Amino acid sequence: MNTIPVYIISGFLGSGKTTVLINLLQELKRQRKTPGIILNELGEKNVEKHLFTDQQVFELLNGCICCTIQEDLKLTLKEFAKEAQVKGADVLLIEGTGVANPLEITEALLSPEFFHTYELKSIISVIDAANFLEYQSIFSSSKEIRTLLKDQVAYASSLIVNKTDMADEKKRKKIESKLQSMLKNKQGNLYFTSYGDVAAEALLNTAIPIVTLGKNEKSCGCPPDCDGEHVRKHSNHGAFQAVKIENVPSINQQNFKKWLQSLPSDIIRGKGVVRLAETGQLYDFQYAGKQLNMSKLESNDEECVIVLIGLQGSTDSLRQSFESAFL
Ligand SMILES: Nc1nc2c(ncn2[C@@H]2O[C@H](COP(=O)(O)OP(=O)(O)OP(=O)(O)O)[C@@H](O)[C@H]2O)c(=O)[nH]1
Repeated sequence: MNTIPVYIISGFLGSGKTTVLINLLQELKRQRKTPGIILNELGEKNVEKHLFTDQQVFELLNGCICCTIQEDLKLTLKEFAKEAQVKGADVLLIEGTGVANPLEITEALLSPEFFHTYELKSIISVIDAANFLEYQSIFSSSKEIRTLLKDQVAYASSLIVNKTDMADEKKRKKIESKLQSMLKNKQGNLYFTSYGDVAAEALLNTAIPIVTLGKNEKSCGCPPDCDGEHVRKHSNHGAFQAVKIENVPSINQQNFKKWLQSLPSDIIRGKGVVRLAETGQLYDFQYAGKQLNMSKLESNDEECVIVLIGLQGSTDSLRQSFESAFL
């Protein structure tokens, strides 16, 4: 059996990973490929399923690939390999949560049991140009999050600096020099984009070697006998939490926007499905970098649900705040 090429799409919360993923899918379809996707969400429900209607989607919910559900990722990879034989899927895209460390996804893929099944082609990391520098200072006191932000850049084979429509020339230059100093793979490509509009063909075809580790090293840089526990303990995001609000009543768009923008600044991301009181219709909403985007859904029978992602602790009062604003 031929190995299945795998692309990992990494990047912080709301940077544009799904947007890039959708562009890649279009290109793969144009190339008459049959892609499969593994989507990982922090919450217990994937509120973006409607974005992928005709793909084989495997979901990993309620945790981040790189720690709590690493074993589940391995099971999913096995399942995907079986399905791929039946349905002919010939490429796999893995989108981690915004707080996933790409190194640890890589580690699962490179484990001996998958050596003959998968071929890791590339780690594509997406950077949010509008907020990247701000996140460095918002999270400057958290070593875990600084490490996460650094690793998402450092191990990329392609780096997409997205949301350039929201960053002026001066900011872009600043980001570029910061990124150059962080990149371990100096041959990696750097793209500046808006809405992930990068030449997907180049992204898929450019055979950039991913940063390879020494033969006797684990991805954490330790000798082979390391069990990686210290990475799981401190490399990421115990600090992040997803809060789900269910049974959301019909909502007025302006009030909803005001409420989202009034939330503490460490609530980095919101997404879900709401019904607007103005039209009675269902909308997908995406809240990232203090911006709210809504798009009408075809279907009219999705469950209305809001998922908010932010630092632990700051999320405790969210339901209460929601209730006093809308119930
Ligand atoms: N202004 C602007 N908005 C963008 C751009 N790219 C994506 N967005 C919007 O930003 C929001 C988040 O984009 P996603 O692609 O869902 O981001 P993500 O990285 O998958 O987010 P997570 O689910 O948190 O991991 C959506 O509303 C997008 O439409 C861009 O280049 N410019």
